Amino acid sequence: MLDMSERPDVLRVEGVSKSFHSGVVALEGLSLDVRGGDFISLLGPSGCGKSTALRLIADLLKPTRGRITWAGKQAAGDLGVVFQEATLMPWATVKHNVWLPFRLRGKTYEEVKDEVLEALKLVGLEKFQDSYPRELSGGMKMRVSIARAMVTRPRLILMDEPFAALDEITRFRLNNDLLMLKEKIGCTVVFVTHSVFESVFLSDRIVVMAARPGRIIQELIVNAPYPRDEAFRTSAEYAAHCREASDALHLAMEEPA
Ligand SMILES: Nc1ncnc2c1ncn2[C@@H]1O[C@H](COP(=O)(O)OP(=O)(O)OP(=O)(O)O)[C@@H](O)[C@H]1O
Repeated sequence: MLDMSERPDVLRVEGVSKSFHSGVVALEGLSLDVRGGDFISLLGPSGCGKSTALRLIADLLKPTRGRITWAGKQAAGDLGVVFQEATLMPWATVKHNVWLPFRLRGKTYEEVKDEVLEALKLVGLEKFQDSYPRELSGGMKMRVSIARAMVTRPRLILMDEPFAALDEITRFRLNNDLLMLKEKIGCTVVFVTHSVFESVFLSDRIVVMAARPGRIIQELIVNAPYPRDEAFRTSAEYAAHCREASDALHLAMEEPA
């Protein structure tokens, strides 16, 4: 595995705090370097500011203090976002949903058809390109949402508990497929989850957060090589990392308010 210090920076979060008008301090002093090829999970109890951190990185919120800087010049399409809900347009076909990020940049469907179909192929849905979201299962809708987030080949993909609403088997399958996709397109991911198991399976870095105020309390490295598969999921190494992450999460939940 590549030494993390050798990977190029994608984004730097420096001393970021976020308070809301309600007086809630959602995040305090968050610092994080995201490097090319990272799969980082933000793991923590409810209310520790995981979603707020993603929304700040996505520039949907402004920090109260601190700053977030992209390495190099940021271009349209550098960022892809996947939310817990697939948030598809119900009136549009699968392929037209995936076209959306290009459409917002003024590209016609014909201009980017190849990229759209390639993205659908990567998530295994090329046969459903003319279907409507209502015709798809929850897992398939999430695949469309992932295809839409990666169709522009962004430098960074943010995922906010994308599989939390899915049944366990579908979730495992999508975890496997997400790692396969990452290997194929070499993307960088920041992923929010409550699940120790999911964070260990997917990530090479797990950032454990505590609440009130939201902050990082520990960073764990999962140095198992990719690709990871069912053999990894049942290995002693996986179990040991899960124990370590679970201990860190318990500590996060015991931190005094
Ligand atoms: N727009 C807002 N206005 C006021 N308070 C907010 C807002 N958004 C989030 N908060 C508060 O900030 C804190 C962090 O919320 P956030 O949603 O980031 O946590 P989280 O770790 O993602 O939680 P969960 O795992 O439950 O989704 C919470 O106390 C929440 O109530």
